[in-house]
Amino acid sequence: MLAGTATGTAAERAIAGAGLPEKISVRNLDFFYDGYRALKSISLPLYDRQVTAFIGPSGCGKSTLLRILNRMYDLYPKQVATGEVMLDGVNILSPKQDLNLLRARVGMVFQKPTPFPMSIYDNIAFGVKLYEKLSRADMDERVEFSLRRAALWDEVKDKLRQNGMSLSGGQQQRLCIARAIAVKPSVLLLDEPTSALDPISTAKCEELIDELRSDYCIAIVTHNMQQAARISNFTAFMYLGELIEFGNTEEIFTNPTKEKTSEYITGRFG
Ligand SMILES: Nc1ncnc2c1ncn2[C@@H]1O[C@H](COP(=O)(O)OP(=O)(O)OP(=O)(O)O)[C@@H](O)[C@H]1O
Repeated sequence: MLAGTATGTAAERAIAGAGLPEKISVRNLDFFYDGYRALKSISLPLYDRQVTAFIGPSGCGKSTLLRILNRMYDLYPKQVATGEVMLDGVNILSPKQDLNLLRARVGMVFQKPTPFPMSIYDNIAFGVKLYEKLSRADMDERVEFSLRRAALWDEVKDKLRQNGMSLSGGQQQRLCIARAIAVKPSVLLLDEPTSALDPISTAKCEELIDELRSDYCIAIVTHNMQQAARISNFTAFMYLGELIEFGNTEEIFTNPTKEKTSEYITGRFG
């Protein structure tokens, strides 16, 4: 079953934000690349067990925002975030934040599938070993759990010792999702996860995201507006580093309140 049909239409899925638990609350967030202000006073919620899509033209700051949510930018000098990003009520921008712990709680999957050059089994076990000391049997169980959750188990259960790089692009991307899931995160960040995939792999990946929404807070950057409409409950439209409009996906796509959003979703620019 494809994402659009798995849980009904976006309208049926849509839930008014009020009352939903906020997993992440972004407040007055600014971001600077060596002095260049790439994000301007962004405030928005990411609700638990919902999919939020970030859309907007190239360079508007979607990936920058996503990468702040697990402090990926910390790897680079001269990149600075100000404001607050509250995860379960704690500001993850605080210098006291343990980054390894944060990245276990907030998993990330990139545009290009990035399996490690090791076996399918070890691709999953590698990350788990950084955080937990599991017995062989428990690790086997975790590997199976993660691969099942990523809808890949049936395709790889007989070749777990085969190199992860030998899988197809779509399978590699699901392996990366399994790898993220294996360390038991509560948030999944997906940066254009299907843009390098063929239509069938894309449909499988969308179906997977649809299934994962029941357990995780998911944020996805996508250039594909049909995809945003198909799989997200909430949509954030960004333009030139600003959040122009945030709301229920159905409303953003059928009845946006801002002229700029309307122009973008109807393809008048971008
Ligand atoms: N490493 C960097 N150094 C300096 N500026 C950067 C860097 N990465 C991104 N930027 C700038 O920050 C702004 C936002 O970029 P970002 O990659 O977040 O946009 P995006 O909306 O994800 O774009 P795309 O859809 O093309 O991936 C752009 O003006 C970009 O040029």
